[in-house]
Amino acid sequence: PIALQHGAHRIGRRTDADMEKWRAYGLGQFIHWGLYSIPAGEWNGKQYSGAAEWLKSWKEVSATAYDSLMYQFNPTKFNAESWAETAKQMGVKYVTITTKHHDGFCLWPSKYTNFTVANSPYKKDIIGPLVKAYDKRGIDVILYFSIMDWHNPDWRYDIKTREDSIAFDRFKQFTRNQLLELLTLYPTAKGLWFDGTWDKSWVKQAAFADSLEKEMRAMRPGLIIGSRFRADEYGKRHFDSNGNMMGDYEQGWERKIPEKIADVHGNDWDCVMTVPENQWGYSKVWKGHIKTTDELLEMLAKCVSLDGNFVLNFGPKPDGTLRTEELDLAKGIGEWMGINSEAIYNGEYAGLVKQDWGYYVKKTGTNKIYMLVFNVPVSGALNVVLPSRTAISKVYDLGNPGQNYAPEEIGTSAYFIHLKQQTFKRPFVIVLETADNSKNSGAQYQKAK
Ligand SMILES: COc1ccc([C@@H]2N[C@@H](C)[C@@H](O)[C@H]2O)cc1
Repeated sequence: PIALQHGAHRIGRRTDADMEKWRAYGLGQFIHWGLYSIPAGEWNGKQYSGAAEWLKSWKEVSATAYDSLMYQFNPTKFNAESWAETAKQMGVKYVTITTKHHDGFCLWPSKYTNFTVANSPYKKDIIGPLVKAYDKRGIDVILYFSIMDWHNPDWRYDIKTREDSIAFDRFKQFTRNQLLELLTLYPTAKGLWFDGTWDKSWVKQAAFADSLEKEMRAMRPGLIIGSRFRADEYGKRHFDSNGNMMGDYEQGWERKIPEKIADVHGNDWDCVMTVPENQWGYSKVWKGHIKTTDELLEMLAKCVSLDGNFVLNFGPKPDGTLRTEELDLAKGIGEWMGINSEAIYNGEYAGLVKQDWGYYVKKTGTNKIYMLVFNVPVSGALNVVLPSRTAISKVYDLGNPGQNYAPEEIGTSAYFIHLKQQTFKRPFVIVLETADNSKNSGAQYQKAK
């Protein structure tokens, strides 16, 4: 391995209680809200082709005109309690909220810039009430922060001249000030979700970013910071020059999900996902495919079955209300979670051969394995292959505990679970309680005749 000063400072997963709690979340919510929510992807009557929260980067939009949106920010219907209640009903265990996106507008009254809610008609802090409302419901808060800041005149995409270097040094202090300010104002925040860290200017700041990360962790022991925050001294991001992940979990899964367990390299990770193809902030027009409740539930199941968390994005409207499509999804997911959340919370990779009917999730620290069924075979028989010398001691339908199954043994530690009915309206969960029968307690179920 290469000697690194600013690469990964830990090999393998964090094992402390804060991270174990993060690992167990299963389901999260992302909230993208800011000035971009007002134009919602439209400018001078024309639709921006990109993501609505990137509108300011459109050549048709002057920065001055965009920044004056601050004087229109007045979400009269904003109610942190109702957002948090929607999230509670949905069954999320953590929420990631944009404090400042790339446009530089701060949803908290930062004292390091005027470009904040304090100077909008709304005047009041948005982040504080949200943290309070979510904490009250036992939903942990992670603060999203974009390093790239299109409003700050000291931001640079790269550092080519002495002037760049002087300006960017000011920008680094501004960034440090804002991050320490957020950790001071919102001490219950469990982590920081960094974005806007790909440009050369920041990638060249390995030493600064490393010391800032250390300073934040010292200030807030247990703080959770992902792999996207900093680069190593050779400019490597997410994974350092020795291939070791930097930060506490992998942040590469944005709008994509790993296919197999080998893809996650034993790291913690979460997948952040949009409802439409690619819109994070509120957008008037949702192009392409809009994901359904069942699609999102299958993504959730797949993430948890591969040792990750699934974080669904909400883009609230400028008036502070949530859009109907998102409220409907929150309700649909919440109904399913109301019955099946036992298969999601504290779930981990079960280490079993993946079958076509769906996904296995193992309950951390137990011998309970959940079968999250999305595709019932025409045979009605769910194939289960366990490690040798593992017997099944009990099988039942999580949503209908009275419904037991007697698996048919069709081979060495291989079983068929014959479903009682052919059609299912919703994804469902079957619970397998396994026993290590290496003490040869004798197979519980008859061999196939
Ligand atoms: C260079 O491509 C992107 C794509 C999306 C992003 C941002 N990350 C997501 C979590 C959203 O905040 C999106 O604006 C940034 C850069």
